[in-house]
Amino acid sequence: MNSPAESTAQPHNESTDARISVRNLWKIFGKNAGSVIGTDLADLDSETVRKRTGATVAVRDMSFDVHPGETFVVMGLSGSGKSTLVRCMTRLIEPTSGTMSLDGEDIAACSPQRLRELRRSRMAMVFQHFGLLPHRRIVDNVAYGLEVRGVSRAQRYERAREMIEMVGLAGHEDSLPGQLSGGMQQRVGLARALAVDPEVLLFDEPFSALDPLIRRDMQDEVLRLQRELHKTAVFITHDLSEALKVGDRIAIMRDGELVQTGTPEDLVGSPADDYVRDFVKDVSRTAVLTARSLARPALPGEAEDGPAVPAATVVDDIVAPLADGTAPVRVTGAGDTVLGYVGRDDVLRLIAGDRTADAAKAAGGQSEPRRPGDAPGDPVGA
Ligand SMILES: Nc1ncnc2c1ncn2[C@@H]1O[C@H](COP(=O)(O)OP(=O)(O)OP(=O)(O)O)[C@@H](O)[C@H]1O
Repeated sequence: MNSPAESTAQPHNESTDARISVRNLWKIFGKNAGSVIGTDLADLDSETVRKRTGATVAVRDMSFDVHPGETFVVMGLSGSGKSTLVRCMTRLIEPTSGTMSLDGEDIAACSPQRLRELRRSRMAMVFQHFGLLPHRRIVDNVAYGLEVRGVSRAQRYERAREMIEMVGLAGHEDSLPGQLSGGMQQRVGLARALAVDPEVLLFDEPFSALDPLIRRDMQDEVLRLQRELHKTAVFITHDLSEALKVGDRIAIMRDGELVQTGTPEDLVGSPADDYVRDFVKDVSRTAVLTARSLARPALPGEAEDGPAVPAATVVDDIVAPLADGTAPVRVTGAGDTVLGYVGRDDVLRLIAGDRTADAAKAAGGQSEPRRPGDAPGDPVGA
């Protein structure tokens, strides 16, 4: 069994600043599920376990934290266990073993009644298939979660109308779901989830069924809402560009296991293994890597008065200031402290690295072995 590479170091004890903590979570489907954990079978790959026992290991010993206000993406190919994971987190599927807690409260140990309360008020899900009530108006659909919670009619309709406006559907309150497009129905799904003001939003491939342009709009909508509302979100997708766009951190799953957890920049700049490297190979690194990752000390005799750029600026966006002069840009952090410098050569070296990899790919070979300066954090020009 591989141990997950964690670009962001995470201890496996309960983290105090985590909104969600998952520890050693397993889900094994099938009659012989109980015969795997704690035995030698647990160390075998899922296919061998299935052949020997008939049981399917869908989630294997996963541990991670999600921090307040963070959008945590879980990404992997079909069948890697993403949906099972997110359903275990709300106990729509009972995990085989492990713990998951919400603000320190152990969800695995909750009574059925407490679980219902949590699902109604603290966690809301947005699914691929919108799950709207077809004969109820949009405003009724959005108010539904509040109705179940016993909120008064006037209050729940006021809140529902606010949420409908927030997701850009004002004027459609009295429509039926079937009268709206897929993208609009998914906006209703978002409004319905937000109406109960949950601490945690769980998105299970919410935009997979939408056309690419509508999908992009919806991703923008999630980003906008996250900027305004700062919800903690777990977002499942099998689409890397979606993961890179909406995720503060991304966990990559393979065969039920966590392979790497990190920021988009961690994954693109330092993939943990060939599986992750293969996922990110077509991503333009200059669109994801930031000035921070290229920053290095000033070189002897180098001008130190170039334009300042914030550390989070992507490399694509420092090309113009570099082109305007010869001095390297100054990479600044909190309080305008200078974290380091990035010059034209550093950017060219990054672009050249991408080109070399592309050429090797086109020739059907492997890319060049990694050299210092190819990866974020490596000293450049040293
Ligand atoms: N109810 C079930 N009974 C038996 N096996 C299941 C069940 N649900 C899922 N599995 C198996 O568990 C594994 C993980 O499935 P899961 O649906 O979680 O993957 P996924 O990454 O969400 O895939 P997709 O993107 O296709 O939805 C697969 O091998 C699947 O066949």
